Amino acid sequence: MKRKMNLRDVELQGKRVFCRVDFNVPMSEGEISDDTRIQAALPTIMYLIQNGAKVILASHLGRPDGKPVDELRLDPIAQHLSNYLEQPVYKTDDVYSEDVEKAVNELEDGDVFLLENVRFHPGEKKNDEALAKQFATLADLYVNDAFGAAHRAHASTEGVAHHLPAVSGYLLEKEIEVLGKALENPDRPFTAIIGGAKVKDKIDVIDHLLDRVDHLLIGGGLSYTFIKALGHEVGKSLLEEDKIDLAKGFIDKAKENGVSIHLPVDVTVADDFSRDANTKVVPIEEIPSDWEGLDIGTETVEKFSKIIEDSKLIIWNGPMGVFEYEIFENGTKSVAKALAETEGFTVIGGGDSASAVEKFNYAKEMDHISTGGGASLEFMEGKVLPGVAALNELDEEVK
Ligand SMILES: Nc1ncnc2c1ncn2[C@@H]1O[C@H](COP(=O)(O)OP(=O)(O)O)[C@@H](O)[C@H]1O
Ligand SMILES: O=C(OP(=O)(O)O)[C@H](O)COP(=O)(O)O
Repeated sequence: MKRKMNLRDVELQGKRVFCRVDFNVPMSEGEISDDTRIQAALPTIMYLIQNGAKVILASHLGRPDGKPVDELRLDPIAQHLSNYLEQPVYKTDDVYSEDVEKAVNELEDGDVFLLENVRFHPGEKKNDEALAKQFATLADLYVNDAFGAAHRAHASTEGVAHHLPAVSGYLLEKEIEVLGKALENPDRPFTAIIGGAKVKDKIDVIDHLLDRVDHLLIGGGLSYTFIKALGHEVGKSLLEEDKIDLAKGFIDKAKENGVSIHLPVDVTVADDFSRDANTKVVPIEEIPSDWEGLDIGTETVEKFSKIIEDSKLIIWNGPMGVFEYEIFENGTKSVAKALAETEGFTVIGGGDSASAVEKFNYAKEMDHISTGGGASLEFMEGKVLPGVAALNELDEEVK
């Protein structure tokens, strides 16, 4: 089998390197609230600096929809990175422009430059060929270390790789190695826990997981579409009306495949989406029409924890509730605790799940914390990630 080329396969001294990283970090009032993804990119960035490359970093932050949004500028990230690297991180306010070209041409070996949020440019998400070529003119080599965005075929994650020699960074390489090993021949029982709020992104993934896992635990905002599919009312909870039939189909498919789908049996509902809302735990059959479900309930926690304890391989993507607010953190915190205590191999995927594990001080107990939520799920489905597929292969056969 051929392998993807990595940083160690290429000459870096004096080269201009366009390095795509995933600095899509959680922000709160202009401050970085969790810098895991920045720290995870440091080995590659430092290796590039130490080997005399001129480093041009590119990342997205949030979903700005092809135009500049001041709150999503990367200036706080440049500052934060600069503190880690103990050297300046130069930055302009453009994704690509003559000024960017000029600034890049003035870089010395070992300098670091950060482009503006690439999603400010309408061509980024469209994987626009012209933008990909413009990115390529800035550099001699492309390094992809943005595992969290490797499932996106965008100009900076995929398109540019067709116009430059393209290799993986350390983070991308490590993620693929660890996740690949876990899935090649999964230890059983194999359990997947899915939650969070990106219902549209995650609901399709369930289909594929149903072909692989023994247990599927569903919590968080995602679960209400399933609860509705069972015929219960969900009040003001997050709901994807047009996915209800799909959810019904999944419940049937699970039965056919012998997979146990476990939905919440009770949920914490609130009369308001706020830190000081009134809350109560109710069975899923009794969600009041003007309340919304914002965490799994205590009985569900017990049920989920037992399954986690008995599993040999567990993957977790998406919090069980709005864990950012103390009154809705119990489900996520308890699932994190169960994962920390199980003897099974634990893989955490996703920005928010990873930051929850960090917040509740269980990070050290996990076997692998992936920096990609959607990316790790798609990888685990067996899908080819466009950001990985576009990288060059080494011309030698490896065992
Ligand atoms: N019941 C719920 N209703 C609304 N939002 C929820 C609910 N449960 C979890 N969330 C929110 O989901 C967000 C994380 O979702 P998502 O981005 O899909 O996860 P990840 O980043 O781990 O992939 C968190 O900010 C959390 O507050
Ligand atoms: O945060 C990310 O995805 P994740 O929440 O699935 O981990 C990545 O940076 C990709 O972002 P996107 O889902 O806006 O393309």
